[in-house]
Amino acid sequence: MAEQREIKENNAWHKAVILFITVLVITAIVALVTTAVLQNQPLLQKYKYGIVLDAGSSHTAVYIYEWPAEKENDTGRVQQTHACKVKGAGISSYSVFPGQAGASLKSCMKEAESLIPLRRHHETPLYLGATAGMRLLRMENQSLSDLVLGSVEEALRSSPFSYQGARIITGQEEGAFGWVTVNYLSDRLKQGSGTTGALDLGGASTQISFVANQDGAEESAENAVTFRLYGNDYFLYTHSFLCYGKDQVLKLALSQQTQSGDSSVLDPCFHPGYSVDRDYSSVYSSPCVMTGKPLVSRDSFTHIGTGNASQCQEVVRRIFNFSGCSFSRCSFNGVYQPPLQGPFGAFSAFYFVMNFLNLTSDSLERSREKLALYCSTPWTQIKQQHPDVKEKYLAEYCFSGSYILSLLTDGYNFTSDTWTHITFIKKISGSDAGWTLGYMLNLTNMIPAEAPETPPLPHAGYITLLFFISLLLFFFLLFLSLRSRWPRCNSQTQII
Ligand SMILES: O=c1[nH]cnc2c1ncn2[C@@H]1O[C@H](COP(=O)(O)OP(=O)(O)O)[C@@H](O)[C@H]1O
Ligand SMILES: [Ca+2]
Repeated sequence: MAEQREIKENNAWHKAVILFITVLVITAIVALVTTAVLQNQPLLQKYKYGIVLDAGSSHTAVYIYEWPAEKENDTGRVQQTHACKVKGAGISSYSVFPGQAGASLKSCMKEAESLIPLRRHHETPLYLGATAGMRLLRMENQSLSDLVLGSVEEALRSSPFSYQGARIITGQEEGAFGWVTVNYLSDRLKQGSGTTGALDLGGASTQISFVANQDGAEESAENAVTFRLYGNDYFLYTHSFLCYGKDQVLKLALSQQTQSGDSSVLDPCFHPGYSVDRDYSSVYSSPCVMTGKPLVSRDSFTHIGTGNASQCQEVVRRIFNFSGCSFSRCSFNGVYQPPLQGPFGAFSAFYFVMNFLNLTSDSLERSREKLALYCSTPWTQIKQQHPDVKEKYLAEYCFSGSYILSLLTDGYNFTSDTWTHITFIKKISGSDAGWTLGYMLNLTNMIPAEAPETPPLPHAGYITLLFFISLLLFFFLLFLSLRSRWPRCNSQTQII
């Protein structure tokens, strides 16, 4: 009897110990998991926001970016969550009624207010950068350009966000920040691996930027930009060609073709059957067009398409000046350009046009053939095939495609071999390729000069480790509870 009581007491004691250890271990697991999860990733993800307005020559777009709070310095974490296209033309077109430029931004700014949580409004930086359209307006009339900027500034100041300024960015900034965006989004900066060059085609200017040999900086300092990002030095070649955006280039081409003063112009860069009356002022009012309107009493000419790709190539080539290079090598118009290096991402109108023409993955030769066929297609047929495409865009794709091929080959010196190094892109990991993201990252100091300290394990690593530790503890407990039964069975057998 005494023996049985002793066994019972032993069992009770055993159970109490097991229960105590179980509670202890479960509490430890819960505490461990909670701490790890909370430290590595807040359970309730808190985001911060930034807004950049891209006031381009053809239109303005409002980009909203977000990133997890307290993780600003981690590459590849800032991403675009929304883009709002402002209705109407670019802000430079408001030079007649400058006061209305600011009002045009209102609906997109209201959209931003509804998308960004209220408590973040006051701390959300808001920038506006204007590009080539405003550069041209400033060249024509500085006071009008100031009035337009003043109007957008007033509208943005009245928003609940943290307004950081509206300015005309330089062509160099536009090129360099486009390069930062592309390389940031493709995670190339933090990896310190090879970088991608950036090709941006707008309506009024075009930019080329790529990492080049440092010697180039001595040849042409105005084309050199240096960055120290995540502990790596980058020597960037960048150039922005004002007036070489596709809309201004069309004006240049038309000015050359209308010089004779004939009432109609036969244009090989437009489809056969295309015929439109155009005012001379639509061509000659731009500061990019240096020649004056032909001396005729008429105000307009008839623009007639003939759809001939090889003749179109000649028309387009005449826009470039290939003589007078005072450097070791030039692209065109006497602008220094070092040898092309590495892969390139071509975005904005490069993408819109090449994507429409279905030329994003063809060889240079095949692209020329396909474009020639497209240009020779009658205008009525083109309109029938694309009833939903804006007629202005549709009419100009043959011209724009021819210009792009000429700019990349005759202008920048891409060859049949290096053509394959170009990727036509719109977005990278959900964010638009363009200068805006790089601009914001730079102004908010979100890319540190030195590489940030990396934790010994990534978040996923901690979770995996915890999972295995928990699994181990679970089996340990299971083993203990099973073991607690074995001796009881044994002792009972012994008694019997
Ligand atoms: O869907 C499209 N198809 C063809 N061209 C487009 C499309 N969307 C925008 N574009 C063109 O892309 C260009 C964008 O230029 P942007 O307004 O950024 O000028 P900028 O960079 O020279 O200041 C304009 O020529 C515009 O017409
Ligand atoms: Ca642009």
